Amino acid sequence: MSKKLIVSCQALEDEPLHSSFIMSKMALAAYQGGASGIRANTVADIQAIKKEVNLPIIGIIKQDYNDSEVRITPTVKEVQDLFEEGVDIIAFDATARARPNNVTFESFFNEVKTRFPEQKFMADVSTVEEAVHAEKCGVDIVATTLVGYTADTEGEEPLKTLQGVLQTTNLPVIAEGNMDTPEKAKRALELGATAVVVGGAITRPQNITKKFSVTMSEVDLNKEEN
Ligand SMILES: CC(=O)N[C@H](C=O)[C@@H](O)[C@H](O)[C@H](O)COP(=O)(O)O
Repeated sequence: MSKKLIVSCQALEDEPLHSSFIMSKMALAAYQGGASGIRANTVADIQAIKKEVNLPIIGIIKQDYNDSEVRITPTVKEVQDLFEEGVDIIAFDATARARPNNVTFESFFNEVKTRFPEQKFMADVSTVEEAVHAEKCGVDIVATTLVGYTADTEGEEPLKTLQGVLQTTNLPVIAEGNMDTPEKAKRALELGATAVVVGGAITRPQNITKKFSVTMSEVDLNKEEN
């Protein structure tokens, strides 16, 4: 079993599995399958997961604000809530995008670090430059979580960015975001990632089903063409 597999157990309000109970069972299934850490969203899900498994937790709170595209732990308020609940690592968006109230990542993180000096923090980035900046600001871990998930990085290859991040920072680097096959996860470790976070490919059955249905529909299309 790999000690480096972390499974992200998340289902937002508009997803079929939205439920803290279901996420706790997802975490249990991940544990039984060999995961050694869980990434989870919201205090309610984290509390339910803690009752089910005894694994380190990377906690986030996804919160939408009208004036910003940043939604993974965007403000000090969400950090405070996660800190009070208690998680091993708090992760947040560390992209160059402006946070709510036009706050920069740097000023957000300065406040966070001052208020919670003992807490470990993980920066979810979308580019090599953002990883370098996050390291300078003093985060503990960087992760490629947002590669391909921002307007500026759409279609970009996560393993390529991972390589760039590994070459330019001295921090532990977690490969996260579209690590959707065991082979990609293995490759990430071979390149030097400290751990790999897998989300939708394990815990979003609607995405898994779609992969089958899209690939299988190619047979129908081929028949129509012949
Ligand atoms: C972009 C964003 O909101 N990412 C979220 C971050 O917590 C989760 O929805 C992802 O599932 C997680 O990062 C794992 O990534 P993937 O599901 O691609 O394996």
